[in-house]
Amino acid sequence: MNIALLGYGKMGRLIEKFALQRGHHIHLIVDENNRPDISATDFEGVDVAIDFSQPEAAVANINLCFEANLPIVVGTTGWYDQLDDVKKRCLDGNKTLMYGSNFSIGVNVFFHINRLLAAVMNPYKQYDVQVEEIHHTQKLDAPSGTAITIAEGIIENTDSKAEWINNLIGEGDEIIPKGQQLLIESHRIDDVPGTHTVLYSSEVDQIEFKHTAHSRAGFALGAVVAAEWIAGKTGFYQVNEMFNFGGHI
Ligand SMILES: NC(=O)C1=CN([C@@H]2O[C@H](COP(=O)(O)OP(=O)(O)OC[C@H]3O[C@@H](n4cnc5c(N)ncnc54)[C@H](OP(=O)(O)O)[C@@H]3O)[C@@H](O)[C@H]2O)C=CC1
Ligand SMILES: O=C(O)C1=N[C@H](C(=O)O)C[C@H](O)C1
Repeated sequence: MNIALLGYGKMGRLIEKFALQRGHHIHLIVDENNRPDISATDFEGVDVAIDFSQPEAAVANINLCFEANLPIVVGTTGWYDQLDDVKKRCLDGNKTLMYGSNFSIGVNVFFHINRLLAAVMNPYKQYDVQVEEIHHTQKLDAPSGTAITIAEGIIENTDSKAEWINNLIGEGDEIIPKGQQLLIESHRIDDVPGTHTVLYSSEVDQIEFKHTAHSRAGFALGAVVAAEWIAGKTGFYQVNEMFNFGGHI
C-alpha cells in the first residue's frame, strides 16, 4: 500500500519502520512544517493515511482526507469532543475512518477484560474503583485517550459511576471525585511509554489490573495493521472492531 503519514514525531517515525517492514511504501509525509502547503490533490496515489499528530491538528487532517476520499486511521488522542460530528460527516459522506485511543493488541485485550471485570464487580458496592495512567512528560493531553476508553468501559458496566473526572498530579489543586464520579489520576514521568491501572479498593483488600507498555512498538505495529484492515472498506470504525475476543460485552 501507498501510505501518507500525518505527523512524523515519535509515533510517525516508528510507524514508517513497521510499514516498510511489511512491504508498504511511504508516499507522503505531512508534518507541522509542510502542513499549510498540502491540499487534497497531494494525496493522489495514496491508499491510506495514518494520523499520529497532535490533539488540535487531528480534525483538520481528517477533513483533508475526507476531501481527498482517502481512508484514514487516527491514532491521535485529545480530540474526542468532536467525535460525534466527525462520525456524522464520515457516514453522511461515505468516507472511511478508524480511530482508537490505543492500537496495541495488549491494551485491546485489557479494554475487553476491563469491561468484563466492571460487570463482575458491579454487585460488590464495598469496592470503589479508580483509574491511574502514567505517561512521559511530553504528552500534551490528560487524561490519556486509553484511560478515557477504560473509564467509559467501567461506566457502561457499573451502576455506581456515571462520569469520569481527571486529576493531573502536580497541576493545580487536587481534584476529589464526588458522587458517581470515576477518578482518573494522571502522572507525568520522564520516558514512560504508557502504563494504565484499574484499582478496586475495599476496606479489606485491593484488586489491581494493570497494563504496562515496554515501548511504543505495539501501538505502531497496530496502526499499520489497522491501515491494512480498513483499506478498501467504507464506514466509521473503532479499533476494537479489528479484534474478535468472543463477543460478550
Ligand atoms: N492510539 C495509539 O495507539 C497511540 C496514540 N498516540 C497519540 O498520537 C499522537 C502523537 O504522539 P507522538 O508521536 O508521541 O507525538 P509527537 O509530538 O512525537 O509527534 C507529533 C507530530 O505531529 C506533528 N504535527 C503537529 N501539527 C501537525 C499537523 N497539523 N499535521 C501533521 N503533523 C503535525 C508534530 O510536529 P512538530 O513537532 O513540528 O510540532 C510532531 O512531529 C498523540 O496524540 C498521542 O497521544 C500515541 C501513541 C499511541
Ligand atoms: O501520548 C502517548 O504517548 C500515548 N498516547 C495514547 C493515549 O493517550 O492513550 C496511547 C498510549 O498510551 C501512548
